[in-house]
Amino acid sequence: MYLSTHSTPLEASQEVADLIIDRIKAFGPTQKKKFVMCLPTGSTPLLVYKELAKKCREGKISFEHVITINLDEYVGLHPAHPQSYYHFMEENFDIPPKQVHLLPFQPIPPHTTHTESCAEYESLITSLGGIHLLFMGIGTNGHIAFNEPASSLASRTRMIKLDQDTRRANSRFFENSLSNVPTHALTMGIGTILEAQEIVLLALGDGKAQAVKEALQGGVNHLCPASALQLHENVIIVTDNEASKNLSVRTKKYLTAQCSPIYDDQALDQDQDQAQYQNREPTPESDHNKIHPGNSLEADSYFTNNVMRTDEEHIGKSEEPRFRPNALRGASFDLSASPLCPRERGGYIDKGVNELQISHESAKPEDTRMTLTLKRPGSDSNPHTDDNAQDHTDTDNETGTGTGVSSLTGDNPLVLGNHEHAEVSITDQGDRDLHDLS
Ligand SMILES: O=P(O)(O)OC[C@H]1O[C@](O)(CO)[C@@H](O)[C@@H]1O
Repeated sequence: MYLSTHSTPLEASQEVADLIIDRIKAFGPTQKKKFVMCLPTGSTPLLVYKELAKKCREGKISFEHVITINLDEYVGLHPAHPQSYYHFMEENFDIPPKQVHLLPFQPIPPHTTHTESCAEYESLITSLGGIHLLFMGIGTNGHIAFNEPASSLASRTRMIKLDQDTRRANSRFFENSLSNVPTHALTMGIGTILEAQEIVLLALGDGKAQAVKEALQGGVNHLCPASALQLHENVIIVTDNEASKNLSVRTKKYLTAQCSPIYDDQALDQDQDQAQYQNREPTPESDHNKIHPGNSLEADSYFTNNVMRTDEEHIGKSEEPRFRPNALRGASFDLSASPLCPRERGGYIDKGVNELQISHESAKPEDTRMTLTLKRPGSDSNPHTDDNAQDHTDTDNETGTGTGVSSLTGDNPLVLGNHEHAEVSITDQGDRDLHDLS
């Protein structure tokens, strides 16, 4: 499982859209070899679908040989109903109807029961050769598709009674009237979902923060169906900051640092960025598995004159003239050689360019205090220290025995916003620079 957090819903959605495009292109679908993609409805995927439509208009992607399968459908809601998922797909995903597959709102003859329709949906997935990429959202109660809490983690496509929480949450689509929300739905099962080759889950907004926490930080538990994703080996969770705000620094650290094969290319990109900045040859491609976030991207690379630079100029040129949100995330730095901080083993950059959260492991000398200072553009002579400086300091006591992970930024990460240039320095109480190894 890999976690990717972004400052805004738009950035998060763009990452998902880029990922979908990337996977379709890498697969190279043809008339004979279709790419099978599973899609969600609801409010979460809307920006992704807009972005995909835009890229399609620009000719950057084609869905000609893509087959879509939907995760779920309300029982009894006619396709012409504006809230039926059939209608939703027609409105939001521009692809010929013959390439789109949905669960039927009522059994289609010769079937007479929903159970038969669901069995046929399972057969359809099998006959298509399985799902290559499954994109989905998460319910406020942790549901995935319409697998409500207490669904079997091995469940298959079936009819389900909707949880009151879900019906209440979705009543916003039904003129805020709970009685208008269908009571039942057909949903792909959790077992079915877990058979997809790759899964990307998008969570946006603070309404999803608790569900995201339970799914990623708690154990696998049928009361949080999304936690079943921990059992899948190829999952990316993409969130905005609001949706990931309840995750501990430790959870974020491990989930963003994990060496995931699907991110090897990104790691390679990061190395190339870094190499450009360091004016050295990139690591040979054969070694790229060794370059993964949290392991070998050392922050020294980003420090010049004791200042960590986050502007594009210093990170390296990207194809598009914009920040690369992932450029710094996952980098680790080693302070072990510092005479001022001999027991400090290292730190970790937990966020992307627009938001930095730096955590460190192990104990530090008692007189050491680490401070994050944010300098804004044009303020070099008078650096802006964050008003809540106390929130951005860490004392030795905070780590207790020194085996845990703590964050320089406390619970509130330092938000750099959209500044074009930001600098972060780490100093001790006497303003000596902890990163000065000389
Ligand atoms: O994106 P929303 O509208 O918050 O809904 C959450 C989830 O619940 C569903 O509507 C139920 O399937 C999903 O489509 C969606 O991912």
